[in-house]
Amino acid sequence: MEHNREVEIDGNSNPIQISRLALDIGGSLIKLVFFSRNSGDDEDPPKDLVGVSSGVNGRLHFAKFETAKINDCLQFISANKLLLGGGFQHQENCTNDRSFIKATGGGAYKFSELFKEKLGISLEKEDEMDCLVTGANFLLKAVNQEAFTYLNGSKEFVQIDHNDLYPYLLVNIGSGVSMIKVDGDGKFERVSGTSVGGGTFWGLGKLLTKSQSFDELLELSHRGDNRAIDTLVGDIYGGMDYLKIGLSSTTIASSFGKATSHNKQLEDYKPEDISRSLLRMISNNIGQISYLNALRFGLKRIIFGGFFIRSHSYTMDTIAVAVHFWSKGEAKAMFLRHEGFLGALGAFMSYETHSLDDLVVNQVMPLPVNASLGTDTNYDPLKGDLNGTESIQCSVYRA
Ligand SMILES: Nc1ncnc2c1ncn2[C@@H]1O[C@H](COP(=O)(O)OP(=O)(O)OP(=O)(O)O)[C@@H](O)[C@H]1O
Ligand SMILES: CC(C)(CO)[C@@H](O)C(=O)NCCC(=O)O
Repeated sequence: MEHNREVEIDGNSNPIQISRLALDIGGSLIKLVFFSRNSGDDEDPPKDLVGVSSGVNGRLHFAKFETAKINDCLQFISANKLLLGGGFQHQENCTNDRSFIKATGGGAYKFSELFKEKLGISLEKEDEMDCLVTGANFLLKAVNQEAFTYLNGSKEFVQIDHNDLYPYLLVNIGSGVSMIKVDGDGKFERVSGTSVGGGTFWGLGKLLTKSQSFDELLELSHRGDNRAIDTLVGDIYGGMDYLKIGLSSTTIASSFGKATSHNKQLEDYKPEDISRSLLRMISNNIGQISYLNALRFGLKRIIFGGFFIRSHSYTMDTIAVAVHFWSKGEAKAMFLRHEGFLGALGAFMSYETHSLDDLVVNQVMPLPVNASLGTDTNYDPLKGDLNGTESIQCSVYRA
């Protein structure tokens, strides 16, 4: 199992101090965020940070598991002693077990008893939408090189002006899709949603292509050609554009339209073409609904999160093109490096409002990983698919 390893920091096997673990237990995936403290290098806070005294340096770690394999997740938590540690204490040997951990997502309700039974821990439930917004705001404000645009195959990081962040539309593409108008910290409204989301792509794709994993299905789409199965405007117009209404001959007129052909069966289509067509159909649809909701509220920025995206270039390109096309260039699609961890980060941050309100997370910088969770040490944020095996350096300050 990919993530089922013991945590090592900086490539050595010294035990690490884990403080704070938070979970987002979704319909498809469980996301974990936890903080490990670097040994012995507390530091003074920066001068411009008022009202805080000492700081704790450490790393935020990210991991994910399929919800269907929740036992792997429970095993990971116990093997890595993630329930030890009681906040950001300064004592060297902090061994007081937590009696609860913060959790969000539907699974925080569904699996509450399982966590109690297997790990002896209660899940303190945090609202999913609240957590998504808190997580997104945190990433946008605190993490360098977090948000980027994607057009014509090239990524461009966006410098976020803290005074000009709101309002924006947050579109979280998980199993289903939530669209949230964000007006500030804790100020938001879920304005729409659609059940045609990541679960639809994976579910239909599995049935139609016999793929055994989401990654396999995504990989298939790289090699596919959707024109084999989609009906294009040109197929209907004898190779011509229909420019009067702004449609070129290569625009998809009807997703999966060619599959209506009487003399073809499922076996006559290549799995890679089906996967590509499906990915395009779902990404396009989400892009279009997002744009319509942005239009409803006059929002110019649409920020996409959720594990459906997986930093996959074709997915991002399709969504960005859809937003650009429908808004005639007025609205911009943005993506996040930690796309899949918004809810888990929000749950993680929610500790502050209860037991740890004297703590401020600050100075978060993306750094290449040092062997944490067996990750790639050559991580390149420009290319990266942050796949739940990364960590970022951060400091936490005590008031
Ligand atoms: N390894 C994977 N296994 C299954 N699905 C994956 C995987 N990687 C990416 N996905 C995609 O990510 C989606 C789940 O995304 P995410 O984890 O953000 O949502 P969730 O929290 O599980 O769902 P919801 O919020 O609707 O309960 C899946 O539906 C699938 O499209
Ligand atoms: C039900 C949730 C919020 C669970 O995460 C998500 O899957 C979702 O937003 N689904 C879309 C439901 C709808 O608005 O039609």
